[in-house]
Amino acid sequence: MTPVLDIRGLTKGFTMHHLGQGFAAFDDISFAVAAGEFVLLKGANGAGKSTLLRTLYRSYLPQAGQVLFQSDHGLIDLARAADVDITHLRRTEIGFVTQFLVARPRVSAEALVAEPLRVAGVPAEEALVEARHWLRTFGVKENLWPAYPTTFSGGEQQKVNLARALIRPQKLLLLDEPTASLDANARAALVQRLADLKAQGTAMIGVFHHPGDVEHLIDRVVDLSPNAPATEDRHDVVV
Ligand SMILES: Nc1ncnc2c1ncn2[C@@H]1O[C@H](COP(=O)(O)OP(=O)(O)OP(=O)(O)O)[C@@H](O)[C@H]1O
Repeated sequence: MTPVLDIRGLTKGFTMHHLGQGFAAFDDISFAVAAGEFVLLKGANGAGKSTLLRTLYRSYLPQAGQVLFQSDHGLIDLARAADVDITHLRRTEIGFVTQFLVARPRVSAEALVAEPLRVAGVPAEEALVEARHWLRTFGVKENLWPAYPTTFSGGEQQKVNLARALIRPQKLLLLDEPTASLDANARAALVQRLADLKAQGTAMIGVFHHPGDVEHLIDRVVDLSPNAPATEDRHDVVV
């Protein structure tokens, strides 16, 4: 089967200009992810997990390698694609879930959550009904739905963030510690949503501080620790 994402020889380093030196965040990473597959990234603090996710999302440009994404418009190398194509893919096919909400002034929680559906052409009222469903599912109190999330607590903001990021199924989902600081109910709702998306064919690559939360979803583990084997089958590993 053609993978959704085929990562080949990916290398990313940073230059510390004030120290006049550079270092590799990760070096020569290769692995592929198929539709409906869940890949866990592991490695010690600083191993390069977040940097790899950000490079796949093209927030960072790699120094070498390819990130071949099977988009609806054909195969595209995310490491080299034009910014305009990346912007389009982020709206339509590639999602990124972090623990941080990018709240916007004077935009309500429900409008923020409904936005990805609106952009996809769903009528306003329908998108709002769906947004409220996900806000309820992740445990955001109803009186907060029309309010501005800039003043919400950290956990409340994160729930709005999850509702927005997961309201619309994507072909590829990148997850950077999405369970951090969630209460038990929201964590359970998130894991259930991820399981449903996986069953619908979403390919996922994620970093989880407590991988036990998603243990039953993991198909493969990619270990970014120096000298680790490239990938490990799920049945071989303890996470
Ligand atoms: N923008 C940046 N500029 C310079 N160095 C950076 C930058 N971002 C990350 N690094 C460095 O790259 C290395 C990898 O960082 P990264 O955040 O990817 O690690 P991680 O595996 O996600 O760690 P953690 O488990 O602590 O979240 C670290 O040594 C970090 O200091």
